[in-house]
Amino acid sequence: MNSLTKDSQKAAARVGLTSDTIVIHGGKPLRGRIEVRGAKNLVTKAMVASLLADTPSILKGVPEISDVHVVSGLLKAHGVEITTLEPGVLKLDPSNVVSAHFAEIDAHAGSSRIPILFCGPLLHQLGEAFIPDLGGCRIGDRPIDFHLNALRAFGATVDKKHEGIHLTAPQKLKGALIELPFPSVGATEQVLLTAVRAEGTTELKNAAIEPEIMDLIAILQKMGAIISVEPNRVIVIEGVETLRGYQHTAIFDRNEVASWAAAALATKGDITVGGARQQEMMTFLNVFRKVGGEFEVLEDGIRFWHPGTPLKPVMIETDVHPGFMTDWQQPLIVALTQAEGESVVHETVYENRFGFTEALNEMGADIVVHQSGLASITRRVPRRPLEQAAVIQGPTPLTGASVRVPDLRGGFSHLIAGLAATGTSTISNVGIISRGYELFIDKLETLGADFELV
Ligand SMILES: CC(=O)N[C@H]1[C@@H](OP(=O)(O)OP(=O)(O)OC[C@H]2O[C@@H](n3ccc(=O)[nH]c3=O)[C@H](O)[C@@H]2O)O[C@H](CO)[C@@H](O)[C@@H]1O
Ligand SMILES: C=C(OP(=O)(O)O)C(=O)O
Repeated sequence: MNSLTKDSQKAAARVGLTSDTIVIHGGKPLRGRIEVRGAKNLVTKAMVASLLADTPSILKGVPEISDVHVVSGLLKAHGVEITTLEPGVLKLDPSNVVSAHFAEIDAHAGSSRIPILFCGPLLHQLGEAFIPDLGGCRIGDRPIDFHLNALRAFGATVDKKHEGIHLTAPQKLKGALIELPFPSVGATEQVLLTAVRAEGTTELKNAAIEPEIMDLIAILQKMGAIISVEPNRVIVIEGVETLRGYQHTAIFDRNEVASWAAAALATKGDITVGGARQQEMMTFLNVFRKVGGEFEVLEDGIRFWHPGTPLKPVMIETDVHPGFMTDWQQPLIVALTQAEGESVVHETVYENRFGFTEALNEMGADIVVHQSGLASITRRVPRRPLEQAAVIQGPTPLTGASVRVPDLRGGFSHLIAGLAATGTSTISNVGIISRGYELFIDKLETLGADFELV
């Protein structure tokens, strides 16, 4: 709990958020237009990719979020020179990459999971890497066995120490045949960032194919890598000796778009999200429509609104892409508390991702979490041993309460619940939300929310 508070405060400070508690006077629809920029789940990895090159990279669309500050700190600790050319445009120069002191790496690692992705690039550049304890949202065990097994397959030695993990590559890393037990996003990125400069060919089976991964592959190709994405989750990478810097505009943040869309629905509002694109949001848009939300795809964004007619219950199964993303269920569940009937959300990616629903129940929701999942005859995603299910009965009026943000997406759902509820809500630990939502306080203001920071 304490470490979350510390992380939250650090995260808030990194993006200039001066308060860790927000008081919301709810019951007012959110209306207006906001913009999203590059995805947290791509930008941070693109920054790490710059380490693989021998010339500078230029990354555009970089959002003001604390995870970007964490990765900047880590890159700088390794000698990468980072310059902000204009707001949202970073130049990353890896000409003088050095080993960093473990204490310095540990101090920078903060609440992000990205340090693990430094392994491949550092092994190529320096022959060794230190990885501190990983942060990220506490939504289950979040092991790193797939990452370490993949690195071993490339020929790295992995030495687990009390303070973290020490990796070395006594010989040049070699291409490998790797099959992931689950299409993990992070482990797929680990393999990509390592294989591109390994000697020979790597074949990765059961790879994740999220749009952010495709964007990372596009960046690596710009750098000189040879990567083919084949059918059935197979990715083949032919290693090359050297890579050069890239120029790239990051893919938009799908998770942020889905969150504001859910906010429009839950508050009976009307929000246009500039920068959102249809192609990468199709699965979400289908569910949004089934719940009864309206949307219109514009030239430069997507408009989401509540049409004024009752919302409908749905069954959702979270899944890897192209399924319904696990990071989308939390904000949408707030809207489902207002649907007429019983909704079921099966969480199949992480084993502990419904903790945030306790606060919603305190606000008047009727959500029952089944920790071992629920049988259903209409399932599409094969049942996983770690899954849980949430059953949401609606509609239930929400009333203001004092709640504490547990994690990034759960935190955003608390904000939305406070905005949809009648009365006043006090939401603490909001700094953690700045890990993934750029300028969310300013955006709430733009959308006409009634709140103050304490
Ligand atoms: C920074 C970032 O991009 N975070 C995203 C990334 O997280 P992240 O990359 O951490 O998520 P993964 O796809 O790796 O995790 C999926 C599942 O695989 C398991 N697993 C993963 C690695 C491993 O070594 N061993 C193992 O068992 C995890 O515990 C989890 O149950 O993808 C998730 C799934 O889309 C998203 O929710 C996160 O927002
Ligand atoms: C789980 C998430 O992120 P991370 O992997 O950075 O903790 C998320 O973005 O919801």
